[in-house]
This record gives sequence, structure tokens and C-alpha cells, in this order.
Amino acid sequence: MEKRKGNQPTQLLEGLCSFLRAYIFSVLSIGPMPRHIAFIMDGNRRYAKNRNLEDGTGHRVGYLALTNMLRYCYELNVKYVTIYAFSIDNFKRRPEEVQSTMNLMQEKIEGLIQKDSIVNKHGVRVYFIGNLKLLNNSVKISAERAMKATAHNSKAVLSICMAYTSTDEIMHAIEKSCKEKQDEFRILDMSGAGYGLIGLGGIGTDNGKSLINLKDVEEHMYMKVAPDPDIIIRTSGETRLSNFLLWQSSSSLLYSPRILWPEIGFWHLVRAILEFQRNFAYLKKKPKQSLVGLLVVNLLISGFVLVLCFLLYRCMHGSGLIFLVSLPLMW
Ligand SMILES: CC(C)=CCC/C(C)=C/CC/C(C)=C/COP(=O)(O)OP(=O)(O)O
Repeated sequence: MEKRKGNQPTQLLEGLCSFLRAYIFSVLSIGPMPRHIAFIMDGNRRYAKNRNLEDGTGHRVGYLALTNMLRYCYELNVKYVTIYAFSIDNFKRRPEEVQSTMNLMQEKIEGLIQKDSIVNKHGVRVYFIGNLKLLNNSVKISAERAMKATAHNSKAVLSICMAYTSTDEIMHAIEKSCKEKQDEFRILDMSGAGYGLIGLGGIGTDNGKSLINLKDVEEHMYMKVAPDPDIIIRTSGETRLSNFLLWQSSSSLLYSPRILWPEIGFWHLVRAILEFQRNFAYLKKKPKQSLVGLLVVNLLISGFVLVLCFLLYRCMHGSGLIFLVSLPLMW
């Protein structure tokens, strides 16, 4: 009984926050919305180091930040989310560190399979993207189980890039495409039907046609499960892509807030989307639209947030005067 009473203010606050988010999201939706957001979750170890926390704590807090981000994305109806969870280069870290990161990943992947997990709650299908052969056996089995367990979910797609780099993805796609073409030739060779069906003069001939084309390669990219990302968010202020989605990011907005991944929050996502909307015409090569709509969106969000903060402050402290005085500092 006591427990329920103690939880009431928290529940009330949570309800208020989700109402506030719903309002802001509906205002944001006036503008063009991203279909696919990708995250480079940079700065987990630095977060722990800056706070003298144990090794690995940064990644645990980082996972909490990730679940919040996913929730906001799904509330916003962003259908595709991709995360850079572990790069092939990360295997070069100290073996104990790699092992403890893998243990954490496995624990979290197992968590995704649970009925009440964030992905099952929102009907999200999970894909593990990358050279999964490089993962240790138990993590690989968990990843495969999670893909199978969520295969019936169809509302959204979460791509978890593990043992991934873009160069590896591109090499893999080219190798697969060449192998596929070689197999086609072999079958035609054996049948004696000639190469007319695939429009080529056979292996080794130079008739001006490529052996493989763009479509073949794209067909074998790991990331073919999602459209190209509209926004890539990389924390810790870094503006490099670090071998992440290089093939897919030619028209993506890169947003790099100067915070470490565990510190990422709702407002960073809102800012990234506003930035995407501001640059939409440039990114998508569409004719420029009037900025009035965006201005209205900004004003509506800012006005609403200010009024709400003012009311909250009044409820908690009796007077809103200090709030109004400290407003310029907060903004
Ligand atoms: C379900 C699932 C797979 C969850 C992933 C959880 C999670 C937060 C992974 C982060 C992994 C990672 C190597 C981040 C980069 O930070 P860093 O370690 O490079 O930190 P630094 O930038 O401070 O060095």
C-alpha cells in the first residue's frame, strides 16, 4: 500500500512527461519527419572515467540512454532505427574489455527477447547487422535467437550493427555479387545454353557490360533491411562517421551534440529533427519551402514548454518569479 502511494508522484510526472512529449511530437510532425535515424553511441567509457565509475558502468548507463532514445523514436513513429553497437575495430581493445562488453551485449540481447521488452512492446523486428561470424558463439546464438523471436514484429525495425564496418559490408556485398554471377555462369556453362539470357559474353570477355552492377551489390548489403538513414546522431561532438553506413549516408544529416552518449536525452532528439527539417530541401534535393511552417513549429514548442515549466515551477515552489528570472540562463 505504502509502495503504491510513494509511486504516485512518479507516475504523475511520467504521465505529464509523456503528454508533453506527445504534444511536442505532434507539433514536430507538421514538418517532414525522418523515417530512419541511426546512432553512433560515442563516449560511454569517457562518461564512466569522468565520474570515477567502474569499468563497464558507462556502457550500462549507455544502454539505459539507448532504451529511452528507442522509446522516443517509436513514439514519434520513426520506423527504422539503427545503432552502431560494436565495430570490427573494437575487437582491437583489451581482451578483458572486449569480453566484458560482449557479456553486457549478450545480457541485453537476451533482454530483448522477453515479452515485455522495448522491442516487443512496440512491435519492433530486430536485425543484427555485420560479420556475425566474428562474434563469440554465445553472443551469436543470442543474436540469432533475438532475430527469430522478433521476426513476427512488423511495426518498426531495429538494426543492431555488431562486428560491423562499412568497408567490411561493401567487400562482403561485392564478393557475394561476384560469387552469385560466377554461379550463374557455371550453370549456363553446364547447360550449354550460352550467355544470352544474362546479356553477357561470358567470363573473361570484354563486351562493355559490367559483370556486376549497383543493384547486385545493393542487394547483398547487410543494411538492405532499411532505407538510407535520414539522420545520423553521433554523440561526443565527433563529426567522423568511423566506418559506419558510409554507403548509405550520402544524403543523411549528421548531428553531433557535444555530450557523451549516456547523457543523450529527449531534447537532443528534438533538436536533431528540427535541424533535419531545416535542411530538408538541401538534403533531399527538393525545392525550398517557406520557413514559416518551421518557425511556427519552433514557436509552438518553445511556448508550450515555457508555460509548462512555469506552471511546474509554481506548483513546486509557490512562486514563478525565480523561474522567470532564471529563464535566460536555462535557455
Ligand atoms: C542490445 C545492445 C547490443 C546494446 C548495446 C549497448 C551499448 C550502449 C553499446 C555501446 C557500445 C560501444 C562500443 C560504444 C562506444 O563507446 P566507447 O566504449 O567507445 O566509449 P568511448 O567513446 O568513451 O571510448
